[in-house]
Amino acid sequence: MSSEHVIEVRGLQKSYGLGAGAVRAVDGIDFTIERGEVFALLGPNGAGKSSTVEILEGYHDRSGGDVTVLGVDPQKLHGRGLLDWKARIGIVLQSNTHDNVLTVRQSLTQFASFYPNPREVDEVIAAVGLSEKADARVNKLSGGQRRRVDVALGIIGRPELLFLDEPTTGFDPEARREFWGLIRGLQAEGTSILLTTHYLDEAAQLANRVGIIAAGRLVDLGRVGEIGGPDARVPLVRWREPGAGIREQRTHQPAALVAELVARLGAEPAELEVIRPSLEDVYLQLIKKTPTELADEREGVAA
Ligand SMILES: Nc1ncnc2c1ncn2[C@@H]1O[C@H](COP(=O)(O)OP(=O)(O)OP(=O)(O)O)[C@@H](O)[C@H]1O
Repeated sequence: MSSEHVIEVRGLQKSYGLGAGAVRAVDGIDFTIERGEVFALLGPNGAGKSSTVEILEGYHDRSGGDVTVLGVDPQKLHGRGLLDWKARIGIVLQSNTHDNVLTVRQSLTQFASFYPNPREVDEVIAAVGLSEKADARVNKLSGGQRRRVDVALGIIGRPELLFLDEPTTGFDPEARREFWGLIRGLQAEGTSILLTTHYLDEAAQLANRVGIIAAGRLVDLGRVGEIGGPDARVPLVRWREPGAGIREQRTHQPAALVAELVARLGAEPAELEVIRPSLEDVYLQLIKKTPTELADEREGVAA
């Protein structure tokens, strides 16, 4: 087992229920996460992301395969060993209930007391952009502000390994960008991060590598710029052809095609675009979904 891997997953399986009605949520997936890496686990609703992550967090037992997290199998931990291991990880769950009557500062101070080497409470409050709300009760905050409290609680213990399950759901665009800055700062300090998100731009911004799962199986795994293989990334040139409407052509040499168009048309091609497929485009090809279906999925998650 390599000490450079904070997470190792081999042949992981998770089924819910028994017999004919059993749901095979995770069906034999393999991946590793290196120390200091941000790894994004992507996939449509019901793909098995949360089931996988919750096994790694020690919340569920698996049905098959091998798992180590910070060098140990979470399923085999108990007592002092379990507490020591938990103190080294930070968790931001998909939905935390916030009938919390404490203030933001009180919640974080209480949480900080559970860890041997916590971060400074006011620094964390500032890092998640809640300084003005530090003395407000958590149950009086907006949805997006409460999500920031979740993130603050996840990082207060100075975790070596941070699990972020759809962390920016409900964030406004500016807050999402601030959050990305926070995550980059944590990575620069050496924190390893497992992120799940339905925002493909977020994964592209933050992750070193991504794993895409669908129906409990790994569809692809690799660096953000390489996922889907070279054929998935062929640029598309689009322009308006006089008398023929919108035309488009995929080519590895977009500059040459544009030069040819300019020469042929004798002018700047109207509405010219050179589009490089984004991680979202590649993801959609891999899991064969339309952008509308993906947008519906995001709304469902945000609801
Ligand atoms: N406690 C449970 N009991 C029965 N089935 C479950 C349970 N939890 C999850 N499942 C099923 O397992 C499959 C995978 O669910 P999971 O929550 O892991 O997906 P996900 O990729 O995290 O989805 P989402 O993007 O919607 O959060 C789904 O078919 C789901 O219905």
